[in-house]
Amino acid sequence: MSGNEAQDPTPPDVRIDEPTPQPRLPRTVGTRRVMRRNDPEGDRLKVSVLTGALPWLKEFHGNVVVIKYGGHAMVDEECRRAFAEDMVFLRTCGILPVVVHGGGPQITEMLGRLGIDSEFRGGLRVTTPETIDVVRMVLTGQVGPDIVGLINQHGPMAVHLSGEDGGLFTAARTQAVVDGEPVDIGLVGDVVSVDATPVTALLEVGHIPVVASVAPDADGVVHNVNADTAAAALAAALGAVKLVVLTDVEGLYADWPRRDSLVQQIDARELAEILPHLDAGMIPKMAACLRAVEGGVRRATVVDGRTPHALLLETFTTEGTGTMVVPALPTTSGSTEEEGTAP
Ligand SMILES: Nc1ncnc2c1ncn2[C@@H]1O[C@H](COP(=O)(O)OP(=O)(O)O)[C@@H](O)[C@H]1O
Ligand SMILES: CC(=O)N[C@@H](CCC(=O)OP(=O)(O)O)C(=O)O
Repeated sequence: MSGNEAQDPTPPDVRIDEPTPQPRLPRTVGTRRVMRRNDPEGDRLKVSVLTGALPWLKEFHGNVVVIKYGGHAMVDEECRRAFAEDMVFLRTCGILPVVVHGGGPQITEMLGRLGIDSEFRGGLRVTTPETIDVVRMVLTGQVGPDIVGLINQHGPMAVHLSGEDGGLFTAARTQAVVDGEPVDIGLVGDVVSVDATPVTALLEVGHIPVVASVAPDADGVVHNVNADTAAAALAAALGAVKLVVLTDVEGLYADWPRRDSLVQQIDARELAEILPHLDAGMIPKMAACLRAVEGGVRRATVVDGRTPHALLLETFTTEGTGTMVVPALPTTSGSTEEEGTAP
């Protein structure tokens, strides 16, 4: 380049005078579009999957579905991306997903890094004033924003809030039950009231609320709330049609850990009977499903979050997946019967 030539400020790879690449359009013959069909069998399958989903799309359209996203279901990158796609899929279909997230393993990891031991009693974390600071920091400063970021790769849909925001949850200190006995576990709360306004306001303007399970008590003291419990309370308060709990196991095993004892469907009465006999990890989860259906949610399902798109499989197929908890319905004879799985 001579010294007199004006220097082109545009770097060569983004020169504006180069032709803009055009999207490939289908070839046309007269007025008919000619599409290349490489896989007619695959195309037929796609159509049959879409039409098969129609009854559920109709049932859930315009309704709230609460998804509890457990910390153990968040570890695999492919599953995390699939989870975000599923949320966007539901929202795009006119269903109103609300995410309540956990982060137990992530909290345990951070506590470990800080040299603080983790202890669980009856499936709940023993929470000291020092622990609650870490719980709050990890859920609202790390896990929640990570989920929002994943969803928002598809567009600015997700907004994070915690049970502290806008008066969403009020907690009351609770105890764990160990061998039938109540045990004090510190700053652990149950949700005693829900003001769902902050969540409904976000839904009304097209957002996907993503909620962390920390909540103040009536005096403003922040408590650690199990995320299954928080999800159930929110699902009932929102009048959700469904609660889906994503975890790291295929569902509820009647005889844990015998793999042939997976329960496909159980009604609220049967679940209440077996609940006191379950292992610690499963107690808050199944208690939450029971609370949801007793609170008016039509179905609560525990699904394996390690399977990509397990949520869509559960929501839009007749066979479903995981364990479904349904209300115990009175029959004309006065006994109870289970609700069917199809809408
Ligand atoms: N009866 C049971 N059926 C299924 N899982 C059980 C059962 N009893 C105990 N578990 C354990 O509970 C775990 C799920 O609880 P948890 O680890 O608290 O999940 P999350 O982090 O998703 O909330 C399973 O990975 C399994 O090891
Ligand atoms: C009281 C209590 O146990 N709180 C939980 C809150 C997070 C949670 O529930 O996370 P998961 O859903 O991933 O288990 C905890 O501190 O681990």
